Amino acid sequence: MNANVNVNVNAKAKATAAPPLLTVRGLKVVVGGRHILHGVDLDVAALGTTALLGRNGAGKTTTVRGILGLVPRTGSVRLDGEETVHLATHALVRRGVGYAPEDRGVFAALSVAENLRLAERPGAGEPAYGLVYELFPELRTRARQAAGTLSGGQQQMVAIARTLLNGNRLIIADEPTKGLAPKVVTEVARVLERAAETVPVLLVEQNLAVVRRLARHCAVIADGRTAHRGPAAGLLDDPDAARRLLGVGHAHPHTRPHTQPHARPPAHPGTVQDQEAEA
Ligand SMILES: Nc1ncnc2c1ncn2[C@@H]1O[C@H](COP(=O)(O)OP(=O)(O)OP(=O)(O)O)[C@@H](O)[C@H]1O
Repeated sequence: MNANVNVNVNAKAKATAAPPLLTVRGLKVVVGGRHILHGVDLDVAALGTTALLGRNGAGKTTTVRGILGLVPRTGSVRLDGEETVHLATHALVRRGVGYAPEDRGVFAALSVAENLRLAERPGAGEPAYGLVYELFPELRTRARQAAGTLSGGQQQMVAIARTLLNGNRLIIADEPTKGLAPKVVTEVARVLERAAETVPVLLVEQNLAVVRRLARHCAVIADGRTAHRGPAAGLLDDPDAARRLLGVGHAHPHTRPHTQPHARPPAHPGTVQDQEAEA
C-alpha cells in the first residue's frame, strides 16, 4: 500500500469513527393536544449529509422543528455532546445550527442582498460572502433584485446561502428540491454537495436521486417514530425495505415516496419529472 492510499484509508476510518454531531433520542412532540412524534432517534454524522426520509405526513418536518425548538418537545437532543432540548431556538442558532425551512422563508419585498444581510449573526465572525458567492454566483448578479421575483430555485439558493454565511456547525435543509424543475434540482443538489464538504447537513428529502447522490446515512420516520437507521445506499438498494419504509416499488432514481393511505393529501405527488417546472 503506498503512502497516499494509507492517508485515504486513515481519513475514511477517522470519518467512520467520528462520533455523531447531533444525537436525538426519544424525541416526542405534542401539538394542539395531538401526539405527532412518539419517540424519534436520529444521529447526524459529523461529516457529509444525513438524510431524513419518510412518507408524506410521517413527521419529518416536525422532527426538524423539534430539534430546533420551534415546537415544544421532550427527549434528548445533543449537539456535539451538549444537551440542547431545554434551549430556545435562538440559543441553538447561536450555537451554529442553520435552518433552510421548507417554505424557504425569504422576505419577498427585500432584495437578495438584504435577505442575506438579515441572516448575518453578530459575533459569528466575518460573514462568509466569499463562500456564498463562489457557490451561488447568481446571487451576486441578482443582489438588488426583490427576492419575491426570483424563481423557486433561486429562492432556495438564498435560503441555503443564509445558512452558510455564519460558519454554522450544522445545516438543516427541509425539502430543498421540492417543486423544482429537474435541472434546478440538479443545481441545488450540487450546491448542497459542496456545502456538505465543509458543514454537516441534515437533509429532509423526498427525491431519492438526490438522497442517493448526497447522503451516506439515513433515518426513516414512520408514524412519528424512527423506523430505520443505516447507510442510505443500503436502503435504496433494497427494494423490499424501500417499499416497506418509503412506499416505493423500487428506489428508482427519480421516485418519491407515496402517501400513506388515509394521510393528508400529498403536498408533492408523483415524480420530479411530473412536477410543474418552476422556471
Ligand atoms: N401544527 C400542527 N397541528 C396539528 N397537526 C400537525 C401540525 N404540524 C404537523 N401536523 C401533523 O403531524 C403529522 C406530521 O407532519 P409533518 O409535517 O411533520 O410530516 P412530514 O413527514 O414532514 O410530511 P411531508 O413530507 O408531507 O412534509 C401530519 O399528520 C401533520 O398533519
